[in-house]
Amino acid sequence: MSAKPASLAPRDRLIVALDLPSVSAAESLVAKLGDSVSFYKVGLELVYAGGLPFARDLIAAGKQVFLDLKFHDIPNTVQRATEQVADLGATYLTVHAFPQTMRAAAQGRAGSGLRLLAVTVMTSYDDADLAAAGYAMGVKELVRRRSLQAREAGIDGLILSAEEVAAMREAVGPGMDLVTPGIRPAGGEAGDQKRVMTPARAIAVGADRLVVGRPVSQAADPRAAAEAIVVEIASA
Ligand SMILES: O=c1ccn([C@@H]2O[C@H](COP(=O)(O)O)[C@@H](O)[C@H]2O)c(=O)[nH]1
Repeated sequence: MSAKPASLAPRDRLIVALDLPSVSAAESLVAKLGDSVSFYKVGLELVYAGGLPFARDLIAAGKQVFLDLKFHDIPNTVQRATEQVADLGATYLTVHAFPQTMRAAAQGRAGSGLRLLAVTVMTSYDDADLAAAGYAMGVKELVRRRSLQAREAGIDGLILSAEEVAAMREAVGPGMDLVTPGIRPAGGEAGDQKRVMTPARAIAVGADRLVVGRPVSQAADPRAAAEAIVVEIASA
C-alpha cells in the first residue's frame, strides 16, 4: 500500500462523487470542473454504467480515483476481487467493516499501492436505523468498535461521519485516513444523509478528506460550488 501523505493541499482534500447515470454525464461534469477538482469517487451507479474503464481514463489523465465498491462477501471472493481492483491504479477502495471482509481485502491488495477504507456506519443511518436492523448498540459505539477492528485488520482508513472524527482520531491514531461523506455547505439540503457537517467544520474536527456528491454535481455552477468548498477547506 502507499503511505498516508504527510500533508494535503486543500484541493486534494475534496473528493467529488460522480453519482451520475452515464459515462458521458461524468465526462461532462469532469470537463466543467477542470483543475478545480483533483480527486473523484466512482461508485455503484457509474460503475454499472461502464464506469471502470472511465476510472482508468481519469487516472491516466492525472486524477486520483476512489472506487466506492463497498465489498462485502465471503473472504475468498473479497480477496480475489480486491486483487483485480489493485491493478487499476485507484487510490482508495471501500469494503464493509466486517473483520473477515477487511482481512480478506488486506490480503488481496498486498504489494499494491491501493489504500483500503472500511465503511463503519453509513452516514444515512442514525441510532433508530441501527435498532431497526437489529443492532444492540448505537452509531457512536458501533463506529468505535468497527474502527478498532479495521485498524487491527490492516485497513488504511475509515469512512465515517464527521460527527465521529474527533473521537476516532483519538482512538485509532494519526496513521489512518479519515474520510467523511455527509458533507453539506451551510444551509444545504441533507436529503437522505442523517449525520452531516459543513466542509469547514469537518476539516476543523480532523477529517483528512471530504466526499461531496450532490452539492457539486447538482449545483447550477458545479465549478463554483467545488471552488467554494475548497476555499472553506483552506479557511479551516
Ligand atoms: O457512509 C457513507 C458511505 C458512502 N457514501 C457515499 O458518499 C457520497 C455522498 O453523496 P452526497 O450526494 O454528497 O450525499 C455518495 O456517493 C454515497 O454513496 C455516503 O454518503 N455515506
